[in-house]
Amino acid sequence: MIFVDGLPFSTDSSASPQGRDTLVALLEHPALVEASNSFKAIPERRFSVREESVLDTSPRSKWVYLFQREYATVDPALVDFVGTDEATTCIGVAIWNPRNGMTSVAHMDSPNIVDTGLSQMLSLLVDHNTDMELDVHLVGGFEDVSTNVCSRILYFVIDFPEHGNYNTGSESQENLDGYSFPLGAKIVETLWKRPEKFHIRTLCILGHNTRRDPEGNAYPNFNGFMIGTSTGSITPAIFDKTSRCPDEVVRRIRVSVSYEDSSWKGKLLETYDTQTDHFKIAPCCWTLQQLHFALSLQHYSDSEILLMCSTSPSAENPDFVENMRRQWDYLIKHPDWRETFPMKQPRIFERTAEGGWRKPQGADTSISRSRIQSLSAFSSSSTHFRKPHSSSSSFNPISSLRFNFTSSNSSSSSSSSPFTEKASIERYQRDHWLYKNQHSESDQPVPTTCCSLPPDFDSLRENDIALQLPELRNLLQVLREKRQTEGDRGGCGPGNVFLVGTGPGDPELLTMKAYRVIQTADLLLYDRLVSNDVLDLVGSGARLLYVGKTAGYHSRTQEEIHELLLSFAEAGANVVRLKGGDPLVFGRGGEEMDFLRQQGIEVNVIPGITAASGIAANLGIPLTHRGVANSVRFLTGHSRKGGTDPLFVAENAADPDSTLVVYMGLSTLPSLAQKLVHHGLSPNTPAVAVERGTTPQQRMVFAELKDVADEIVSAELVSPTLIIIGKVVALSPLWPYASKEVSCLVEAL
Ligand SMILES: O=C(O)CCc1c2[nH]c(c1CC(=O)O)Cc1[nH]c(c(CC(=O)O)c1CCC(=O)O)Cc1[nH]c(c(CC(=O)O)c1CCC(=O)O)Cc1[nH]c(c(CCC(=O)O)c1CC(=O)O)C2
Ligand SMILES: C[S@@+](CC[C@H](N)C(=O)[O-])C[C@H]1O[C@@H](n2cnc3c(N)ncnc32)[C@H](O)[C@@H]1O
Repeated sequence: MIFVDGLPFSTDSSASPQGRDTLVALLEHPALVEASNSFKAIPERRFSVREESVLDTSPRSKWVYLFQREYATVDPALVDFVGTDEATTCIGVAIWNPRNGMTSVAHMDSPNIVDTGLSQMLSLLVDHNTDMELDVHLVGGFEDVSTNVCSRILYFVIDFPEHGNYNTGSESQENLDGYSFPLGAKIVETLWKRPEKFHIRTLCILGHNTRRDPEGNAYPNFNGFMIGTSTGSITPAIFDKTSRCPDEVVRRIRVSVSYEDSSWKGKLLETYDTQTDHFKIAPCCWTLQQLHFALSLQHYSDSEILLMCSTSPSAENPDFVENMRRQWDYLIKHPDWRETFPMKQPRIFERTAEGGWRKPQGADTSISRSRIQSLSAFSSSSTHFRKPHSSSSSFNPISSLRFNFTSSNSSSSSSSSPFTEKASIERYQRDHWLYKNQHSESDQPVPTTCCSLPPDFDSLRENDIALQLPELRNLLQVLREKRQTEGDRGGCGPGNVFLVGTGPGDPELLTMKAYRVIQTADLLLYDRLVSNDVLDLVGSGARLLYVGKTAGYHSRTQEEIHELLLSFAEAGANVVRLKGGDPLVFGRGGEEMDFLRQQGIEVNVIPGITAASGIAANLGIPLTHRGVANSVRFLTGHSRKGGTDPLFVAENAADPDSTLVVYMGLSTLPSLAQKLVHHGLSPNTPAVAVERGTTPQQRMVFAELKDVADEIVSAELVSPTLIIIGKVVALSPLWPYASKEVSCLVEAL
């Protein structure tokens, strides 16, 4: 329900008017015209933490600043005012509860987020009392129709050839209206339909917030405001870098990437915790596509960036381009979002007495120095061992000990990965051929931020594939044409496929055969667990295509990998399929071999050192040892969908004279360990979990079987991790405690 000037508002058009009619009528309402004029007469306040500290002798005010798409509901006991700016085509919405001063502000940038966004704002404001009267202010969203040239760029929709043509979509109704009008209409329509009583106090949008130069170009009068929580009054405002509350660059990036993250669909971004007055920036993920944009857009001039990335280039703040560049720099330096949001946790900041923000004490999730031992003297590819100093020579129940081969004491999830992870700078640079022609049809990159409405991809996987498809088609075409010409001259058969194991990471563990094939290939399809160091050996003319998998995210399905291998082999290419470890150990190598042979393609398999062998050698663990372990068993922690539960094998595997090596076992280890103990394996059986084995980033945790799952969690080991369970583990010179039982066995031999 909408109220203006103390009275319920209605339009003449119908009992239930459309948002557009309501908005037009509201804009003409004399009380709101007057309110807009009064708002415009207030001098704009510039916010800066520096200014505050120098000029203000009164107690320091506390505020919350919001970026595009963010919202916050604040308690007047904790916060004096809330504000936003940079709302050119966006609209800043403030709702104030006069009974208790609770205030919510959002920076809305699309009609799609209005419905849920208003519910988010009201959830902490109205206390289930829908009869409540609330003050509403809308500021921003100038008459932007004159910016249609830029709108055309923004509405550029990538439609890959199989779905139709590249389409600029510029003639849509939204474009004719600009951005602000449909957004404003949606906001008033939603307010109208909701049961609460909304008193519109300020409506400084569209014509009321627009001035024109003699040529008729439109500019906003204001793009920011702040609302005081004690009075509910608003003031035009502009905020500088020092005053935008914590984590500016990450929050700006989050806005851009949220468009492609389905978890944010229809919602405002969670930013602030009302109860604790902490900034609590909910996590987001960025993809190779964002990195790609950053790397390509950074080379454009400032004026090109302004044109391409803004919906209203003539209306932006002077630091618009600088802000874009700061985001791109950050993405290029931190291509993996997990460094910014370890364990996908929010970033939390608390206020300091000086008006700044800091991470709460004790919030650092990295492991404390005392609990991780750094063994920098120990080279990852070496087989030279040093016995760690033992605190006691007598037999002790084993607790646990972790080793970190890197010099840093932080968890490896925040250090760069040695593998070809889904979105790494190494991967991007390597696969650049795939992405460089992405915009060849228009030569215009897709803008990603600031009031923009970028293309809406259904999932990261589709996103990745969409980026790859055009170039893959081109390459296939080139190969086919080449083959046709050669065929005309006497003909040649299909190409070969080499199924190559690259070992667990250390490039020195490659076989000579693998090394030779890698250096001479035309096209290489590589998995995630192929290390960057191995890929550095690939010949400069070769094309690389990532087809990796991680738990829950398969960049290509197995069937797609089969089809790719087949298509390129049929086109005459020598295709190399690179896999981590050995291709025939939990590598689906057998399936790929089978499929290709059935299609008449020859497959050469080049074995690799499997993770168990590479890692055991590195740690000095004999996988079998006379009198200690007379067999070794490789287990998977996961079975394929619909397969038998791998943990059923625990009954047979609980053999004290056998060594168990668990692949893909991180998430299911707690259950496996319990089952092994249940079936008779001693809870004190030595075990080790090794993350990123044989690479410079290797870390490991030694513990007894009963403790190893907990130790893995507190060390924050990430995939890939290999787990070795069995008495042989205690034979490692790195085993932290002398175990009499094992020593006796070895001596007796
Ligand atoms: O059917 C499925 O793939 C889903 C079940 C599933 C598996 N692992 C999983 C999951 C959960 C998930 O991916 O979300 C879970 C999974 N998939 C993967 C890993 C490895 C990791 O992230 O460290 C993990 C384990 C994560 C953890 O340690 O908890 C990735 C994976 N699975 C697999 C491969 C090898 C490949 O596909 O070429 C690869 C690596 C590919 C690469 O380097 O990019 C294959 C795989 N997935 C699986 C198995 C066991 C099959 C069996 O014996 O029944 C096997 C081995 C095989 O088929 O020969 C099953
Ligand atoms: C799908 S399997 C692939 C195994 C591979 N074909 C081999 O022979 O080593 C993936 C699992 O291998 C193990 N793994 C592979 N490389 C590893 C490494 N460098 N460090 C630790 N574990 C590794 C992990 O258990 C990971 O979850």
